[in-house]
This record gives sequence, structure tokens and C-alpha cells, in this order.
Amino acid sequence: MINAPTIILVGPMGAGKTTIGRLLSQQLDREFFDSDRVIEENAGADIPWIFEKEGEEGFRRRETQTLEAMLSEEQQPVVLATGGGIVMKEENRAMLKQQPLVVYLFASVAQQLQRTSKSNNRPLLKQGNPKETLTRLFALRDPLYREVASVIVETDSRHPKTVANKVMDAIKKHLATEV
Ligand SMILES: Nc1ncnc2c1ncn2[C@@H]1O[C@H](COP(=O)(O)OP(=O)(O)O)[C@@H](O)[C@H]1O
Ligand SMILES: O=C(O)C1=C[C@@H](OP(=O)(O)O)[C@@H](O)[C@H](O)C1
Ligand SMILES: [Mg+2]
Repeated sequence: MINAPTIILVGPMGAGKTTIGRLLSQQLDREFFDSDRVIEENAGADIPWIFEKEGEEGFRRRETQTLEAMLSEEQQPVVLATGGGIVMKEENRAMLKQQPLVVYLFASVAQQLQRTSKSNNRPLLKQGNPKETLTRLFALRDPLYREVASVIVETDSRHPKTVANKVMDAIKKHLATEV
């Protein structure tokens, strides 16, 4: 595992990308990045503010720039959590597909709904009915997560530590079978 490449987490809002990414980075003693946090730091503003002032389009532009910068920098292997919409742009998917270790954290819509109901900082869930939004986005994005991922890990009804261990096992298995 010491030699494992950068681990990139994709999946819907509430899958646990940020939470599991941090745990994995601790277990592997690696740096952790979250594309959403990097976007916020570079913008000097939070995501709701960016959506309000620049629209989703402005946010997506920043997201692509951030992904590009993070993947092109020569760096030690890190753990990178992405935002749930990273797969919407073709150019992002092309970048992700070139990466050796992209993990899709799968969560059912019911579980996404439960986990995202605790916070207030996801602009896409602030308008309309969150269940309908998550259902619509899942139908659109689930095939795209599958398209870019090399490993899929189910997260429903599992404690974050259990999910992190499952990801580690799945990565080991994947790296062992890859030639
Ligand atoms: N496996 C899990 N079991 C229970 N709660 C979780 C799990 N993974 C994440 N959470 C919680 O769900 C919420 C959303 O998690 P987060 O890591 O922000 O997801 P994402 O980055 O994929 O949107 C947080 O409150 C987090 O503590
Ligand atoms: O699914 C999406 O389009 C988004 C997911 C969010 O990240 P998380 O998946 O970490 O919540 C964040 O990037 C933004 O609110 C948009
Ligand atoms: Mg997140």
C-alpha cells in the first residue's frame, strides 16, 4: 500500500468522500485534499457564495481548473476527495480515467438524503425537494461514476471506519490483480 498511487474518491453528495478521504489519509499517513476546500481557498469564498455569485457554471469552471492543477502537479501520492458533480464534465472524466486509482463510494439515495440533511452547505439541495434532486442526479451520474472508477465500494449502513477499511481492502485487491 505504501506504493499505491494517489487515491481519488468520487460519488454522490453524502457518500462520505470527505469523511472517508480524511480517514484514509490518516491510515496511509498521506496528505489529504478535498477539491471543494481547495476551490474555496483559491476563491476566498465558500461554495454557497460561489454558486450565488457565479452560478453552477462558475463553480464548475473552478472545479475543472482545480482538478487539472491537482493532477498535473508532480507530487507524492495523496488522497483526493472530489465534489459529487466532478463527473459532469467530459474533460474531467477524461482526466479521471487516466488516473490509476479512482474509487466510487456508492450510497443509495435514501442514505445520501439522510447524510446530507445534517448540513446546509450544498446549494443544489437548497432548491426544490432534496429527495427528487438526489434521485435525478443519481440517475444521471451513477453511470458516469462507474465510467471513471476502478473500484466501487458500497457505503450504506456502514460506519466510516468500516468503509475506510473496505476501501483499503478493495484497493489492495485491485492493485494485486492489476498488471
Ligand atoms: N459511512 C458513514 N456512516 C455514517 N455517516 C457518514 C458516513 N460517511 C459520511 N457520513 C456523514 O455524512 C455526512 C456527509 O459526509 P461527507 O463526507 O461530507 O460526504 P461527501 O463529501 O461525499 O458529500 C457527514 O456528516 C458525515 O459525518
Ligand atoms: O454534487 C454536486 O454537484 C456538488 C457536491 C458538493 O460536494 P460533496 O459531494 O462533497 O457534497 C459540492 O462540490 C457542490 O455543492 C456540488
Ligand atoms: Mg465532500
